[in-house]
Amino acid sequence: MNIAQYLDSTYLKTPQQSGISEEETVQKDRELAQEAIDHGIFAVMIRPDYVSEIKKYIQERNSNVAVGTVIGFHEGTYSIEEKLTEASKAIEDGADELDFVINYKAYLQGNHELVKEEFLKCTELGLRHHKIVKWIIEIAALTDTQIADLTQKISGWAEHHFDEQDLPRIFVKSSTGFYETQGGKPNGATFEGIRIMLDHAGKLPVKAAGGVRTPEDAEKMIRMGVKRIGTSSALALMKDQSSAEDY
Ligand SMILES: O=C[C@H](O)COP(=O)(O)O
Repeated sequence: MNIAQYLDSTYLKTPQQSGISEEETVQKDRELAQEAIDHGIFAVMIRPDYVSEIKKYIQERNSNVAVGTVIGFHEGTYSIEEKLTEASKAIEDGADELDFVINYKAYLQGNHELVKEEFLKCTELGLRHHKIVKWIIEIAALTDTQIADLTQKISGWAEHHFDEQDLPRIFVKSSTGFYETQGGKPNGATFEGIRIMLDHAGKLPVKAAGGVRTPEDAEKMIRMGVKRIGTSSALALMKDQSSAEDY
């Protein structure tokens, strides 16, 4: 199985979170991009501040590795206007894919109208610019029932408001990888959570992100039906994948 083609190779820590400088962060992103070019990885997923630099790096090497970035990261509580502004800047800078953190706190408070409005406005912006749009629902913050409900709501809004041909460009994504859980509970993509998302996403593709650590787990996720995997350990997921062409 060619796992590389499913991967968003991710580096999303701020310089403050990693304890390194801006320039060192850009350098890490360049290395991530080079690794993606060298190994046929589908996309790199980086913070918005570095999109223009990394897009340029990839273009100069005549590669078609996609550049994705995160919007409203990582708590999702930015206002709709802030998300639209951040996304517009990322589009101007050359981002191919926009991974929005949905306002899951508003969802949990029952403010579903706000969540619907941000979904519709931000998705419309992305589709209008021919981008891939993904919605992170942060499954570690939700019960199984809420994962099912929010996934189904997103799928319903998408099917009702956007063209059928655009639906494959609107993903539902599990996790930021940054949510703080208690008692060792996983904060990323679990098989159970992904199963629920797949069962409720309708025509929308699902991206598993966070905590996918082995080639076996990645392969299992793909066989379950996920269309993309977000990982900060891309090379580890491709271990023993040297015969990738045989997929
Ligand atoms: O895709 C998003 C995540 O930040 C990746 O999480 P990870 O570090 O657990 O692989």
